[in-house]
Amino acid sequence: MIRVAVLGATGYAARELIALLLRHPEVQITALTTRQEDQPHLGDVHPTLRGRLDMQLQNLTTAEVAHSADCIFCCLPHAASAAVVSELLAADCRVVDFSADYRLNDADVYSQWYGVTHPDADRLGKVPYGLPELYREQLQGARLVANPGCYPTAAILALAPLLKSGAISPEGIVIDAKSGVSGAGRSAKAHLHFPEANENLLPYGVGTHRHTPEIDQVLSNYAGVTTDVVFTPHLVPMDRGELITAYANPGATNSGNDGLQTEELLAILRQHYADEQFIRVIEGIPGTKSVAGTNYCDITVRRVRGKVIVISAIDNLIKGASGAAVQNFNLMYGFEESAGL
Ligand SMILES: NC(=O)C1=CN([C@@H]2O[C@H](COP(=O)(O)OP(=O)(O)OC[C@H]3O[C@@H](n4cnc5c(N)ncnc54)[C@H](OP(=O)(O)O)[C@@H]3O)[C@@H](O)[C@H]2O)C=CC1
Ligand SMILES: CC(=O)N[C@@H](CCC(=O)OP(=O)(O)O)C(=O)O
Repeated sequence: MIRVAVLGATGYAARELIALLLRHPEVQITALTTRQEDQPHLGDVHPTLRGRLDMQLQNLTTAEVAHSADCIFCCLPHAASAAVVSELLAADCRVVDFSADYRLNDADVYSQWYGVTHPDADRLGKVPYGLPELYREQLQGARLVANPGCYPTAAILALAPLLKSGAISPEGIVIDAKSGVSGAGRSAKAHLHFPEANENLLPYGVGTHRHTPEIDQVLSNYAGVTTDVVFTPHLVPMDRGELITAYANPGATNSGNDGLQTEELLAILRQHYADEQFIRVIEGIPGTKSVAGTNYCDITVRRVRGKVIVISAIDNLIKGASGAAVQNFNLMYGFEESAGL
């Protein structure tokens, strides 16, 4: 049994994570943390978990967390996470970090997009990026994993195989993305209030969203090219779910009107993901309901006039966060990759 602690246990990602961990055969949850002093009961914080684990959340020091657990799932916001993670690693814990703090390789790029100086910059570039479908070997046995952002997960899984095969060009990729409101976390913000978010479809972070460099970094490194994606997220009045529609120009192996057509593009995706149990390459159109509450990513592709259109859907809280974290945890410890999922 691996003793596991969840930091930031009052949040949405933690709620989904705890639900998954409770059915993991190799996990014992030993600590749940909050900054609150009054030690709320898990069932009161997350009513969906009532009766499933009799445990209170506690305001613990990093040393207390390290003492109570072997592996820590750090569900804290970016910038708050890295300082804690570096102490946990020094105390010989393993960590799955949900935040963006270890995803980017370059401290200057981090400062530019996150507006703060990285507190553990020396570690950047040495932490495996938690997309098993692309980086499984690096994740096996890892002591720290940078769990990906939700939008990057959907975008990269859709685009990476087509980019690597040359079916799409690295130049001119446009990613239109949509997310349910839980993607923004549980803390109150004006644009997330019911009268603001309900019945509203709201683009945000246009040209400035911090997932842009994350998507570029991973796509470029994986495919051995340089991308410069245009990424526009939208807030959709749904609880959960995420869908991306990406538009790309045909690549070197796909030029002219007699270039690769839909069936051939689908075949590239099918071949790439043939052994992946959580990726479903489908002929139909992905939708958020088809993946809700699951660790699946559904993907399709079409050749439309001069463009290639790739569509993917995930549950932002599962494949976009907690499900990916459990998948990574399984690789870190050599468990069945689908355990708990
Ligand atoms: N929601 C999603 O779809 C996704 C989220 N993520 C990432 O997962 C992590 C958790 O996200 P999510 O659950 O949505 O966020 P929430 O805001 O719902 O939860 C985060 C929790 O962290 C605690 N917290 C907040 N600020 C601080 C701080 N400065 N220092 C210490 N603790 C703090 C809070 O708990 P308390 O007040 O009780 O201390 C809060 O409940 C984030 O890094 C997020 O970016 C990644 C992919 C998708
Ligand atoms: C709807 C919404 O607000 N979504 C979040 C992304 C959630 C996520 O993936 O967050 P991290 O990269 O910070 O881990 C956002 O756009 O900021």
